[in-house]
Amino acid sequence: MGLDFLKRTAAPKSYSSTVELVEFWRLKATTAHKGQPFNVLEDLKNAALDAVWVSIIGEEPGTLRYEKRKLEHELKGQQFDDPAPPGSFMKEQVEYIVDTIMDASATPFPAWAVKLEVLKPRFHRFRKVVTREMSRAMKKALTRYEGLDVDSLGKDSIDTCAMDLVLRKQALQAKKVGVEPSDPAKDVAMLDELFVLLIGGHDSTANTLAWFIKFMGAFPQAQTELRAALSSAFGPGIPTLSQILEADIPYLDAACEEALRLSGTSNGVLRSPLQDTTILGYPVPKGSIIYMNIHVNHSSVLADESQRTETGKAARQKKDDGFKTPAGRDLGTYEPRRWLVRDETGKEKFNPNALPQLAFGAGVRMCFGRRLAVMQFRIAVTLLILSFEFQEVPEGMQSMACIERLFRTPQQPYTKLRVL
Ligand code: HEM
Repeated sequence: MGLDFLKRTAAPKSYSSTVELVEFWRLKATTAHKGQPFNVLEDLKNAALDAVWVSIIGEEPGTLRYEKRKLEHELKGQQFDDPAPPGSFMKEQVEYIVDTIMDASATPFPAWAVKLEVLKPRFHRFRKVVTREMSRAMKKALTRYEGLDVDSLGKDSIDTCAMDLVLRKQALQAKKVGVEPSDPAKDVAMLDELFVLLIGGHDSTANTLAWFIKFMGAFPQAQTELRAALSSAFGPGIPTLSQILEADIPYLDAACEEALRLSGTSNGVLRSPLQDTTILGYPVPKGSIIYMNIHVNHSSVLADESQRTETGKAARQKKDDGFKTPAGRDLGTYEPRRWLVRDETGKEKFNPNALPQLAFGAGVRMCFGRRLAVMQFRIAVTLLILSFEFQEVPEGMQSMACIERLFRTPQQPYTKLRVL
């Protein structure tokens, strides 16, 4: 997904879903949870689902709006019987598949555990629901292209979401050769790809934001500095989307980078060599599964440099060893300043190479949604910090322990808000 495409399609949707989150939390912080800490994870998951679903599929699931209306009714003592929002089925299916992956990987034979699971009625129900909903959305998108000629279909400016990117090209190809476009609902690979995007882009963003909010409560000095940097760049009031995307605010870049580093939302990646190989002098047979820890929250283990390959040595020389610099100090604490340096004029600037950053993995399998995630994160951090002060929570809620699932989830995702 190119940056221009994301700015045009996904960014406005991320902005409006964060504005809805801010409005919902304003209501919570001034009524039901006034002066009281509350669990942020479910709301962040709803906001992330709203944003990613509309960015990928092009439809608004409305889960956060539904929760806000529910609370408004409760506060007025009114009965709430709105129908469940269109995206609610998705949450249930995502949770099922994430639990299945986790349960299978905790067994001694994960591949067999998965083979067994797909025979179960629950898996069939999952497939049926996902196929039905994705096909419906695809068919709806295709009807938009029906009356368009080849010229119009060739313009990517008509794409409104990631799914359009693919479907429009299929419709264009079919129009060029004068046949009906193939039924996308029968394309199992594409349905699966879309579903993977929804899983990958939902819990990951929500958990990273939950960690960020915890860091804000635990490291108030960084929170104050971040708000000061944002206020001085944007002035009073809430900035527009284009202001957020265009502004050059080194401390904001650093604050986002630091949250991605310390949260370690995805704390490992897997690789399997296609042939026998050697890594740092250790033989690794073809087909072995290698788990790499990508959570940079402590100094790296020293390796025997003489064992590096020539390409490994060359790659290493391109970057400073940040662990030996001030950037590498106290890696268990949230300190955005480790990502800042001064240029020759004394101006502060963001240094993305201060430390290795592997939050999105690396290489050809690097996170497909990285650009979207970074953009969403920047929007959310800006709007949240300018709207609320995240106060320290009581002692029993401060733990930085996590639950290891597909993503690292904070065990105590609590905050106490003061509306600004
Ligand atoms: C803060 C948010 C996110 C984090 C920390 C994150 C992290 C990761 C990591 C570590 C990987 C594995 C990379 C590797 O093996 O080298 C990955 C893969 C992936 N991510 Fe993300 N991700 C995030 C958001 C997203 C979003 C928003 C989307 C989609 C909209 C997404 C879609 C994917 C997909 C499809 C893959 C599999 C790529 C492949 O195997 O080729 N992610 N992500």
